[in-house]
Amino acid sequence: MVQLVSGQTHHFSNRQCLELGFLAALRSLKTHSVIGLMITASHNKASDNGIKVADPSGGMLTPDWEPFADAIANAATPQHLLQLIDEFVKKENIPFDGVRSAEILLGRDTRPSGESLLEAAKQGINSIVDALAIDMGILTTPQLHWMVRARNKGMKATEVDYYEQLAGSFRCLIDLIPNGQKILEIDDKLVIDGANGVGGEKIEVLKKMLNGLLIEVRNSGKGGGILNEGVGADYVQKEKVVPEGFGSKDVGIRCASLDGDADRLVYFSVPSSNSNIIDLVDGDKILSLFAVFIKEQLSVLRTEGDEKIGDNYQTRFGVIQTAYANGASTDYLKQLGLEVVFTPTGVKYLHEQAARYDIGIYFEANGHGTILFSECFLSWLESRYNELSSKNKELEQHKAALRLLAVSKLINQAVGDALSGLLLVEAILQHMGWSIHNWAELYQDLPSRQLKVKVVDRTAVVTANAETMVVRPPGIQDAINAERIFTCHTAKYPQGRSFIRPSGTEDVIRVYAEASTQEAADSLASSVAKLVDQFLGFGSSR
Ligand SMILES: CC(=O)N[C@H]1[C@@H](OP(=O)(O)O)O[C@H](CO)[C@@H](O)[C@@H]1O
Ligand SMILES: [Mg+2]
Repeated sequence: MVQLVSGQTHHFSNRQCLELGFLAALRSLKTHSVIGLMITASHNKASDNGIKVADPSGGMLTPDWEPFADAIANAATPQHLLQLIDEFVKKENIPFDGVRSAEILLGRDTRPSGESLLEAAKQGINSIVDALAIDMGILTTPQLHWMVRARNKGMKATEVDYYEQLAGSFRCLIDLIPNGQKILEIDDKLVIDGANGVGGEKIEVLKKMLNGLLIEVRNSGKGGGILNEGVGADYVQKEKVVPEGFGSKDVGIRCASLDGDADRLVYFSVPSSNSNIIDLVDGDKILSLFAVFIKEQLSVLRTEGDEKIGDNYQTRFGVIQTAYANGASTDYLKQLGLEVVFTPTGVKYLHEQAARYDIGIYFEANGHGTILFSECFLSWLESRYNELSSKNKELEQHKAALRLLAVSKLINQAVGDALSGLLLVEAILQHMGWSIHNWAELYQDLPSRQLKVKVVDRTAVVTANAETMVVRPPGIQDAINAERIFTCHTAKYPQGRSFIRPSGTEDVIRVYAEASTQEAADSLASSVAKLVDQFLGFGSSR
């Protein structure tokens, strides 16, 4: 099956790209908007490839069109393909009136296969209607999504516009720092692992437009390193060890890793020169940092200054996580008084949920996430800001409103974006006067372990409650509970939590466990993995 939306297909053919070119052109005609096609396989091997479709909002392709995408990408013959397209055009009432033409922005990451796949997609676009395929060249995935959104909003939408918006709003946040607070570390340098992908070279461009940030990029892809091999956000988050190019020289320094198409971001520090183990600052902690900062600005905005200004807007503020979020992060966010909602794994679910709030922050533990602001809240904020500007620009409320407006421009409103996320992290650390260690100490992660189990048929596992429990096959959830909770009436794994789910991107069942010690988390994970094997493995009889 082809999974377009999450871009996880690992071996995409030119023919499939051509077909997705058709799809993008049809989607553009149907929505009367610009659509994006991004050739990338994200954090996967350099030899893999895939394609992501950006809808008019800059978000991912609407789920309604996924079955059509799957069907055409798997069409057996050209006749079958034409028949599928013909039926779909009729069903969706797609206009071929000659009045409007389709417009598709194309981008690709640095993979060797990207150029020919992009050409194939172009052919697909050009052959279906009088359509315009615009090749934007090598981009990060979030840059392409940002451009699609900006184009459809009638805003400036070139790559330079993207950098200018990020650099401008970053500068605004830095200029608003109270009493010029600075990070308390001896060395202010940030070292970035570019995963030997597109992110490194783009950061080099962005870096030139920034003041007050000392950045060194490693694994930029120029030094002959292989994309995502022993480097990048996925490797660092899963293995919790230093990536290639990092080591004892970096002890105590603030480091960050991007993934191969720069839509994931994690931070880390190297605690000791004697070991390659890192202190990981993952997506949950990025979410927590953003939440603390935004909560602070919202509460300043609500306090009354000398003068009572503006109406009282009830801001709906929520944070969205998945079952993979560390339990300690969820406890911390709840203690802050925030509304925490869980969705199944996959950013499309998190994004959809976050869009229900005035300010919705979502992050997967792996570092993919962003902050969404509702149009309604932003227009209230603009008018509040204008009102405060006309009274007294020195009021703290005025600054808080300006900070929130700057965040909404800095952070990518289309999809998770490592570059914009990184600038927001840096601005907030400077605002707080925090080092990476202060940030890491917001809460202590519970030790965790992830395992994969090969089974006969992973679709046999059906989950509920945002994947926290298994409803099929019968009996397995009871077995997991029995393992997790009690042995002879004593808690076997203090703070133990474990769940299983079928991966959407690999042919495995994933097992997650956390507990108060690493030994307990490891032991719980391996016991649950054994249960998975008993119930669903190749020797299973159930
Ligand atoms: C445990 C984990 O990291 N799962 C990842 C992975 O999905 P799986 O369905 O678990 O294979 O890839 C997805 C797409 O990148 C990402 O959204 C998700 O968080
Ligand atoms: Mg990615």
